[in-house]
Amino acid sequence: MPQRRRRLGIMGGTFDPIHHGHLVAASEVAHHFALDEVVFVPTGEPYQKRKVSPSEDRYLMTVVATASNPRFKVSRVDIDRDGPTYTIDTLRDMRAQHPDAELFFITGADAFASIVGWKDADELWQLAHFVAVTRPGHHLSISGYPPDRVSELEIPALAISSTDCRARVRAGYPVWYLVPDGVVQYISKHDLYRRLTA
Ligand SMILES: Nc1ncnc2c1ncn2[C@@H]1O[C@H](COP(=O)(O)OP(=O)(O)OP(=O)(O)O)[C@@H](O)[C@H]1O
Ligand SMILES: O=C(O)c1ccc[n+]([C@@H]2O[C@H](COP(=O)([O-])O)[C@@H](O)[C@H]2O)c1
Repeated sequence: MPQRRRRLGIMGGTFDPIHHGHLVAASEVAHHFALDEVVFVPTGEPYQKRKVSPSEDRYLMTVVATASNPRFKVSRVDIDRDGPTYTIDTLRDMRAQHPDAELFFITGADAFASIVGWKDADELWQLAHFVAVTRPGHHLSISGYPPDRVSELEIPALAISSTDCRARVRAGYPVWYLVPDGVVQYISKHDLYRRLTA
């Protein structure tokens, strides 16, 4: 009997900080698509975003947030590559590391809406199946994309964003239960977001 190919999810993000919206998205896609593992890939230089926190802080928060789930892993491929982070490179690196796996790239509705502007957008579909998940405040449409390579998935609505988490910390409001407990403590211990402007 032919062996089932390993199914690997890839959750790319700036994770500044990682929050429960990211974790629920990964968990829901893992369940729906019977993924064996989800690899969280913090961006190195997210060239379309404003100044972000040091990549080591974002990487370590992602490790802390995912540590309790045996099917969640974290990869350094994007933060260890010099220059702007492009998903085409992420997917090529992941393909090289997992030559036999089926790859599923997970995005929220807002990220998916901007995908036509990503580097080498036309080639992305050859490297992975894309799963776009719903996100409060963002319209999701996958029409016009290759139907066998792109899926949409409705997930529980969590109106949480990293921008809002940073703003709350700066203003002295709690982020308990918006981000995992260990991430609350990491933010406090490393004094993140108190002086950022966005
Ligand atoms: N609450 C959420 N529900 C569903 N998807 C989400 C949610 N938050 C983020 N995502 C998705 O997770 C991925 C990584 O997001 P990112 O790290 O940029 O977080 P963010 O909250 O959008 O950050 P920021 O507010 O700084 O832009 C993107 O594909 C994004 O669409
Ligand atoms: O490839 C690109 O050109 C590209 C442009 C913007 C974002 N992305 C990827 O989209 C994912 C979510 O990005 P962000 O900025 O919403 O955290 C992350 O994996 C990014 O590397 C990719």
